[in-house]
Amino acid sequence: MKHYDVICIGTGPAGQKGAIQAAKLGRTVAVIEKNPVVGGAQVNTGTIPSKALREAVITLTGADKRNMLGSSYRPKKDVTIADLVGFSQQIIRHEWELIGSQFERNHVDLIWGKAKFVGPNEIVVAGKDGPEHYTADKFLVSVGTRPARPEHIPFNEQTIVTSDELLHLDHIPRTMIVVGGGVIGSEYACIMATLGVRVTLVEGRHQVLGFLDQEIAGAFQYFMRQKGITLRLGEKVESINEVDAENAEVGNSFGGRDRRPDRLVEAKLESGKKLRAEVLLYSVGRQGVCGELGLDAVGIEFDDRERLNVNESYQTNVPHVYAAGDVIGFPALASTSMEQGRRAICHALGVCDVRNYNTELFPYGIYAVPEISMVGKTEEQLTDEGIPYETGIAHYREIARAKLLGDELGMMKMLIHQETHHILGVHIIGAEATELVHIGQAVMALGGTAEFFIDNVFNFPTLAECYKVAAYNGLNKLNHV
Ligand SMILES: Cc1cc2nc3c(=O)[nH]c(=O)nc-3n(C[C@H](O)[C@H](O)[C@H](O)COP(=O)(O)OP(=O)(O)OC[C@H]3O[C@@H](n4cnc5c(N)ncnc54)[C@H](O)[C@@H]3O)c2cc1C
Ligand SMILES: NC(=O)c1ccc[n+]([C@@H]2O[C@H](COP(=O)([O-])OP(=O)(O)OC[C@H]3O[C@@H](n4cnc5c(N)ncnc54)[C@H](O)[C@@H]3O)[C@@H](O)[C@H]2O)c1
Repeated sequence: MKHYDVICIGTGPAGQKGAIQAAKLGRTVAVIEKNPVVGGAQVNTGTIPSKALREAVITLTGADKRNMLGSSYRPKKDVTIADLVGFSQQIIRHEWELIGSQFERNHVDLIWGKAKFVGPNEIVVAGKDGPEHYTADKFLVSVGTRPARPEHIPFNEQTIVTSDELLHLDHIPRTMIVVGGGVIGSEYACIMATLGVRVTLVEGRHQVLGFLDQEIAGAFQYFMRQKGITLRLGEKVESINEVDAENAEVGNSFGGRDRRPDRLVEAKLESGKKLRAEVLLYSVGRQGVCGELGLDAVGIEFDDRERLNVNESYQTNVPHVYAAGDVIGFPALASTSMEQGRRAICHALGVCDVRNYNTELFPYGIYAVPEISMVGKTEEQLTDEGIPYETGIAHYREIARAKLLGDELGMMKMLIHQETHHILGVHIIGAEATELVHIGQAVMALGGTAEFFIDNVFNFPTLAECYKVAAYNGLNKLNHV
């Protein structure tokens, strides 16, 4: 039976970075993967495929250039599912190769098969050549999550799907219902609407992306409606079924002729409304997979959503077994998962000088159309906490670079402490928001004030100019000028 210093279970971002970190510290390390490919949700079903689809849709439809080139601008007339899949597959293959070569270069053993604990320091891996046993001193459980699939929803992989199967549709539907206005539902609703699909989004709360600053969320909902998305807010889906539809030839949004499918999906809402569409995306959260890991053999408990509790060093209640990534819950992002995996392994291997990081400065990046990003507090949080602030606003229409990029609707809002002028939050909706936010994050992490943006020269023309404009705007308000 082979023994390792460290075994990481799962090759998503948490497992990848944990394994490489262990190897960099000179330890023997294996990483186990049950799927036939590496990368987890990050590469195969989540982050990368959805972002690749977004880029392909925006590029092929010319959606980002219409402000400059006219509303009829369309670089490719008939965008097909093959165009979109081809683009995504190219990026995904590149990621597989990259991760594989990183493991190889760092002498990380990649073992294929489903891992299960059979003892505190022993796992069995069910691979294609039968079960193999391995032991290790330390374990990192980085098995991720899967989409929630309640029993009463008749998922069929074709018309009633989760985000995993959406990527395998064999055609672009004309109509789509999205259940859940969280990050997944909002991103895909925007991507599909940009493609010309008529989307209805149903969200149980009265706002999509409830964690956003209200002003940004309001602007986002306005943009979604402008895109033709019907928002059914404060509405819950009661049941979902396939129903017969009348056959008919109908025009599609690209000027071609399509045959309407024989069956449609019908979602009944608690309010009595009935919605019908060709495809329904069910995106109301994700669910852990710990039930399959044999954790009772180690004495580790998991919660009712099959997620693990860990301490601030990512240790479970059994100290030599660590957990990181989506399996430990919030914030469940690729960005945070990779850093958690690395930190868990540093602690496991006694590298205790990894400095604490500021969880309050995690940025959020929503790759909707338009992009949204935030770091720090929202106006609502600051008000609740009694922290006095002023807002500094920059509208993209005042920024030369935004004009060059064809985005005149975006905005940045900077929240500035009324007395100290420290930056308390940055909220952006518009082109490159997910990149731009990191300037604000850096200034906040280093304790900077709004004056930083006034006192330093930025490249011109850049979107970074938003920071200057927002700082002037906020400080002028504070100085009554
Ligand atoms: C549609 C979508 C879009 C997203 N977009 C973003 C984004 O833009 N930005 C962002 O930061 N995050 C995004 N996320 C979230 C991100 O994908 C996850 O947070 C991240 O992948 C979690 O990493 P992980 O390592 O914890 O798990 P995962 O990536 O889920 O990987 C877990 C791996 O463990 C393997 N595994 C499970 N059980 C076993 C077992 N018993 N034996 C062996 N292997 C096992 C799985 O096969 C899988 O490969 C998105 C998610 C989705 C679904
Ligand atoms: N850009 C990114 O960072 C990114 C992108 C996609 C996904 N993710 C991650 O993936 C995870 C899962 O995302 P998600 O969007 O599936 O989950 P979520 O929990 O973020 O959102 C689910 C939404 O569905 C709503 N809902 C629940 N039941 C409902 C019902 N019956 N009818 C109508 N609405 C209902 C909830 O109110 C909630 O707003 C998140 O943790 C997120 O961090 C991140």
